[in-house]
Amino acid sequence: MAEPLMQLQNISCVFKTRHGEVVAVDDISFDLDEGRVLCLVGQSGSGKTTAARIASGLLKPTSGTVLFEGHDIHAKGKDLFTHFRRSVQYIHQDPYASLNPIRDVFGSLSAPLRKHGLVKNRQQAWDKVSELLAQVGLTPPETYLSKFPHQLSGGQRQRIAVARALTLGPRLIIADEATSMLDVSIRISLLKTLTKLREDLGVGFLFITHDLAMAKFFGMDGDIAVMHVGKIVEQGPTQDVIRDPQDDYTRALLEAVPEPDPDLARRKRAVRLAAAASASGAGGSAP
Ligand SMILES: Nc1ncnc2c1ncn2[C@@H]1O[C@H](COP(=O)(O)OP(=O)(O)OP(=O)(O)O)[C@@H](O)[C@H]1O
Repeated sequence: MAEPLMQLQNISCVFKTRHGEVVAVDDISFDLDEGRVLCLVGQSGSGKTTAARIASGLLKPTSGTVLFEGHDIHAKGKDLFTHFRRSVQYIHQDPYASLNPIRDVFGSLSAPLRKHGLVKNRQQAWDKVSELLAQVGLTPPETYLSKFPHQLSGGQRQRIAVARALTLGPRLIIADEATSMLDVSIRISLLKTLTKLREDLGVGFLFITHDLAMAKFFGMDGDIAVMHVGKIVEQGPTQDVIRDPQDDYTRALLEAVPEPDPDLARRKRAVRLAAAASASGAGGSAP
């Protein structure tokens, strides 16, 4: 079997604060295969961002190992880390975090291409940036090339951030609540674009979200890991975890997901009420 693209092995992260130690991540492990999606789901404060930052190499864990293509990313040797940095890209919740406000779109997207010698001249940069914009659904590209971040809508800005993440041909994108600041219809449209990038480019995703509905939408054919107070309480294929959750916390998260179909919502409610009634003995046979 092929080696996983990324492996987190027994990762813990403890922050020392004025009020004592905070265990943000507590002995978590997961594998992510080439071109696959793993959704890391949990409520605010469960440790998702800390885990994502560790997976991206932005933060060193207190203990445990991060392997990329089978190599420890923190082992000595600059070449490996440079390769890792190009191969793994991070998309933040707020696109302003990755876009320079005083650079236009062409400037923001061509800078990494030039820095890494992927284009030789302005024309090549122009063509490559136009191609990237088309890939993220910003067409015609000429409309966007000379725009500055503040001249774009939130959804367009996040698409530019995705295009920027694609500049170096990554194998894995870590999307940290990348769609949660957007309105629902814009969010769905961006998720469809990300799905297409997975299909067309074979890029894998570590998709961080507090919203299980988003994980269902984006990661239905992938895996899910549910985080609660720093630990992964349940993980497996998304379909299995959603159909038959084993952990109480996962069940609670699932129940909190709104059901868009009112008929189905009514039926689910009826099943829940019946289960609660039978658990409390109401309607059942007397002991
Ligand atoms: N640099 C830090 N110093 C101290 N504590 C931190 C630091 N970063 C995170 N924490 C704490 O670690 C815990 C996990 O935080 P983290 O941001 O990873 O969770 P999260 O699931 O991503 O939540 P959110 O979605 O709200 O960002 C929280 O209790 C948080 O306050």
